[in-house]
Amino acid sequence: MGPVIRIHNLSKTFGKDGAALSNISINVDQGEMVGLIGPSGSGKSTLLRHVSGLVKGDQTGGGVEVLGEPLQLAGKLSRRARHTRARIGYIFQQFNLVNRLSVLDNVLMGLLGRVPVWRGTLGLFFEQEKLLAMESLRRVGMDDHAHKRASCLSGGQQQRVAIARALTQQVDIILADEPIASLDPESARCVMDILEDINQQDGKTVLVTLHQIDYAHSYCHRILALKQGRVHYDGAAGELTPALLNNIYGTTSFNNHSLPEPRCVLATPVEGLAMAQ
Ligand SMILES: Nc1ncnc2c1ncn2[C@@H]1O[C@H](COP(=O)(O)OP(=O)(O)OP(=O)(O)O)[C@@H](O)[C@H]1O
Repeated sequence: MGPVIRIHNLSKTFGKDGAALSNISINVDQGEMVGLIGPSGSGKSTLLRHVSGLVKGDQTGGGVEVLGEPLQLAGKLSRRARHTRARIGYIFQQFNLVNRLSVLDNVLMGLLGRVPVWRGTLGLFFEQEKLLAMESLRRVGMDDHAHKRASCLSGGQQQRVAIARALTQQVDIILADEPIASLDPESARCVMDILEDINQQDGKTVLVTLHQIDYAHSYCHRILALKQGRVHYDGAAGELTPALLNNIYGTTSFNNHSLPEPRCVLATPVEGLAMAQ
């Protein structure tokens, strides 16, 4: 199977602010867990939103294909974009749960793209669908909380429920935009463990933006670093040196003690493992 995400010559300019993304070309294969890093404003969230079809690129050309189907090209979404988007789960920094609904009802919302609109609107789900939602909650260790209101949960618990919603949606790809940015270290580790488990056990492709380099380094097989809207590094976590990081972040604070050992290594090296010129 070819890449499940194929981004080619993608650029994005917001108004007169200059390019947020400049001529990005990246392939991501099925089953990869890729960490997207880079300084604030380098374009990480913008890139993720293009892959999910939430934002359209410039009309000058370039586009995104997902799961072998065109998602967008030259600033236009494809006619089948809605269908493709149903196969992508999006995890937000702020969880995006409906606070007044129960945990289970939030997770069942992952099925909205798959059930008739009238059933989804009325919240009528079959027993089998509820079992699927409960199994997803069990997977993230939240089944005991199924009947609580979402607003009663801690941030880390809410993020686990958001992941259970994506599991119930039965997605092929998970895009996670700073999923641990507002969590304490223990909750952050738990959320990253769950994403890693889904990646390794289910073979789901995970593309995750992270500010915490140590988490990106230890959990992700491959690191993509953006700087000023361009790909600055694309390679194995183990090849990411303090010198590269200092260059990417424009700092001198990374040293040999900053990075933990990667928990996994790339099965096959990415072509052109080197910092872009
Ligand atoms: N909707 C928008 N309208 C105008 N400019 C935008 C919009 N979204 C993003 N930008 C700009 O695009 C650039 C990239 O922003 P983006 O949020 O993708 O960066 P980021 O790397 O995710 O940053 P952070 O790590 O702080 O979240 C920034 O200069 C930002 O101001």
